Amino acid sequence: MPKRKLLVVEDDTGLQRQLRWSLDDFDVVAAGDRETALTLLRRHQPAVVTMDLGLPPDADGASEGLALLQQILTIAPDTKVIVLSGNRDRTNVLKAIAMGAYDFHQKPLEAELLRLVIERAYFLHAVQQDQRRILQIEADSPLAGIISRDPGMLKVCRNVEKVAPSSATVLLLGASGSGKELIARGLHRLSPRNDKRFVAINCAAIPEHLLESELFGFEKGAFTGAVRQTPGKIELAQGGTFFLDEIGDMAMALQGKLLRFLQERVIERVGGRSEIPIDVRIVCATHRNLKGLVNEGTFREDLFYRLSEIVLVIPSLRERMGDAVLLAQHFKNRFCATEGRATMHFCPDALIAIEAYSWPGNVREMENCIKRAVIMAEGTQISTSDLGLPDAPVADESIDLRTARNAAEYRVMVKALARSGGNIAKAAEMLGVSRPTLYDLMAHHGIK
Ligand SMILES: Nc1ncnc2c1ncn2[C@@H]1O[C@H](COP(=O)(O)OP(=O)(O)OP(=O)(O)O)[C@@H](O)[C@H]1O
Repeated sequence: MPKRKLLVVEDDTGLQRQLRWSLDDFDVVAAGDRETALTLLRRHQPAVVTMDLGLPPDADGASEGLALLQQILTIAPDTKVIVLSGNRDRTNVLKAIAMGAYDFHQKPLEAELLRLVIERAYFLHAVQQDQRRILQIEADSPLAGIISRDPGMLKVCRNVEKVAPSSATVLLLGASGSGKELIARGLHRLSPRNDKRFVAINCAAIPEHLLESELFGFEKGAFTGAVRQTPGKIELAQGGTFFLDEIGDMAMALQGKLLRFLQERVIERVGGRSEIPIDVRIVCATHRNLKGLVNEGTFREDLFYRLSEIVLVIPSLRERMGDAVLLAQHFKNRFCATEGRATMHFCPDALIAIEAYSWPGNVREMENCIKRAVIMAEGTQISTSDLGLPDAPVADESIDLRTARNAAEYRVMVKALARSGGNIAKAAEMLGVSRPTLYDLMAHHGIK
C-alpha cells in the first residue's frame, strides 16, 4: 500500500523536520503558513492534518491557526485535524475543538502517542467515507435494497428497469443467495403491476405431488383432504407477478402443465372443469444450468425457450468487484440498528478477510455472517475472529513466474480499482504507477 498523505502545518522548521522523521509511516507534506497549507490541502486532499495554531504573522497567538482550521473544514469538512499545542494554549485548543478539530496533542511531542492518534484519525476517516459511500449508493440504488457498485451487477439493474414495464417472461440465472428473489421483487415493483400482488413459490421446497395443487389450486373433493375450494398461487397473483423459484427442480409432468398455462394463459384447478383466465407476469429463477438440464433430458426444451424470453444472469458475489466490503458495511449498519447495538466498525484485518474470502453462499452467507459478528463482537470493533470465516483454502499456485506475476498484477489492480471506487487516478496512486501505465495494464488484462 502506498503511504497515506499527511499534511503537517508547522512554522518551526526544526519541529517540521522532527515530525517528518518520526512520522515516516506517512507521506508527509509540510507547510509553514496558512497559504501554503491551503495549497497543499487542495493538491493532496489529505485525510489527516496536524497543525500548530501559532502561525505567522501571528506566531505567538492563535488567530492564523484558527482561521486556517475554519478554512480547512469548509473546503474539506471530513478532514481530521489534530491540533499540536503548547501547555499555555488550553483556551485556544478548546476553541479549536469546538470549531471541529478532531483531537489535540500536547507538545513536547511523544512520537509513539502521536502516531496512534493519527492512525485512529485515518481509521475514523475511512469508516466515515465508507458510511457515506453506502448512504450514497443506497440513495442512488436503481432498485431499492440492492447494494452494488459492480459494473456487471449495475447492468443487471439497468436491464431490470428496461424490462420491468413489459409483460415479458424473465428468467433469472444465478447462484444460490445471489439475490434472485430481490431482483424479481424489483421487477415487480418497477412494473405497472406493482399495485397487485407479488406471489412467490419455491419449486424445490414443495413435494412433487403437492406442487400442482399449490400452483393451480383445487376444487372441493378433488382429493382426500380437499375440504374446500382453494385457489392456487398463480390465481392469487392475478394482475400481479408470479415468481417461480428453483424452476430447474420442477418435475417433467408438471413442466408440461406449466407450459400449457404459459401458452394459453388459463388455468384449471385440480379436480375442476372450468378454465380460469389469468393475467400474470412470470418471473422464474434457478441456480442450475437449465441448458444442461435440457441436454440431459430432464427439462423440456419448449418450456426452456418459453421461459427465456429475457434472461438476466446475476453475477456471484465473488465476481463483483469491491461489493463484498460494501455489503458487509451495509449489513453491519443494518444489524447494529436492528440488534440495538452502538455503531460498530470493522478492524482493517477483518475487511481484508472479507475481501479475501470467496463467499460460496453469496449475499445470504454474508448477511448471516455479519449478523452473527454484530451479535458476538464484544466491543465496538468487529475483528477477524468475530467473523468466524474458514481459513482460506490454499490455492494451487502456479509455479510459472510469468503466470504468477500476471495473476498477482490482475488481483491488486482489481483491488485498487475497487477500493478507489473506480477512480483511475486514485487507483494508480495506490498502485504506485502512473495513470497511463494503469491504462496500459487494464488494457492488457481486458479490464474496461
Ligand atoms: N445486492 C444486494 N444488496 C443487498 N442485499 C442483498 C443483495 N443481494 C441479496 N441480498 C439479500 O441477500 C439475501 C438472499 O437474497 P435472495 O433471497 O434474493 O437470493 P436468491 O438468489 O433468491 O437465493 P436462493 O437461490 O437461495 O433462493 C436476501 O436477504 C437479500 O435481501
